[in-house]
Amino acid sequence: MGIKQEIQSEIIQAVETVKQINPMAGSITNSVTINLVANAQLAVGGSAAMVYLPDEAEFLAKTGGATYVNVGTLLPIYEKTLPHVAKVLHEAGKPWVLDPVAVGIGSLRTQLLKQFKVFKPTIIRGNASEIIALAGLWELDGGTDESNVRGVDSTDSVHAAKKAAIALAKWTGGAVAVSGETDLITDGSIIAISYGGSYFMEKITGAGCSLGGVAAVYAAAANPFIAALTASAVYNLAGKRAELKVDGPGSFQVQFLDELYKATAEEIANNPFDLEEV
Ligand SMILES: Nc1ncnc2c1ncn2[C@@H]1O[C@H](COP(=O)(O)OP(=O)(O)OP(=O)(O)O)[C@@H](O)[C@H]1O
Ligand SMILES: Cc1ncsc1CCO
Ligand SMILES: [Mg+2]
Repeated sequence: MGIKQEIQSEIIQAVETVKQINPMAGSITNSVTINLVANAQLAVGGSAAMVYLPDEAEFLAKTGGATYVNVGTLLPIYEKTLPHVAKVLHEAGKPWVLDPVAVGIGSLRTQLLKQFKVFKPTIIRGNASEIIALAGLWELDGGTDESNVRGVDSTDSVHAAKKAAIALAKWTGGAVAVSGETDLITDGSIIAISYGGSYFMEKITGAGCSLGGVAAVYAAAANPFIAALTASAVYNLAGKRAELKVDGPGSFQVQFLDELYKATAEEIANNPFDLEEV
């Protein structure tokens, strides 16, 4: 079997395992997109639970299959919850996904994202500007201090974040997923470029956040690279299919959840992707 076929069979296994075991992937996430994150996790076969408090996050981290951490809308309690849960996850060897939303804005966000470096998130998922800025904050290759982050949306191309993504993956020993018109997923030694999706994904909020939540669901059942690639593949497939059936962002979000739910393991594995050695 070639490397591509091997990866496709691991994607099939990840999708089927999730549907069988219904893994809990708890989230500490932002208040804008929290509902879409939970619904997307359920649509692919996972379980969702959203919490804010340190002891509740610790409980989910220890008992769940994986955890999703998103710094989108910080509140004072996150100063306690987030470093605590990251440490618990790291020490327990449990998979977790970090979404460094709007890295560079505000002192608490910067301080928290700096602290995560030593806790090595299993998957880092962000848009290109966020991945470049996080590599900068962690003083890794491909990062920059003069970040182009202006808010939650990307101003950089996915290709421009390649070096930063590789450096972050090498540092964590996990995977990094950069989202955009095409998605780049790497474990630091191999790169996958996943195709599909829809321009409507930029017209709803939370396509990226929910992609991170779904990556956490798959991380409960597969290695970080396969989990991140499977999540991108199902998003690209469902986005492409939903776009054909709708005429605006509101109906797109609804149809997108239906397509996430309907996609089969084989269809997800067959969604187009290319591979490159680093
Ligand atoms: N122009 C596009 N064409 C096709 N797919 C897209 C496009 N833009 C984004 N996507 C897809 O949308 C999903 C989310 O990526 P995006 O880069 O928009 O995340 P994000 O900026 O972090 O989103 P958010 O912060 O709103 O959650 C990914 O699956 C990505 O492939
Ligand atoms: C719009 C927005 N603002 C803070 S978090 C968030 C969701 C997309 O990242
Ligand atoms: Mg985002």
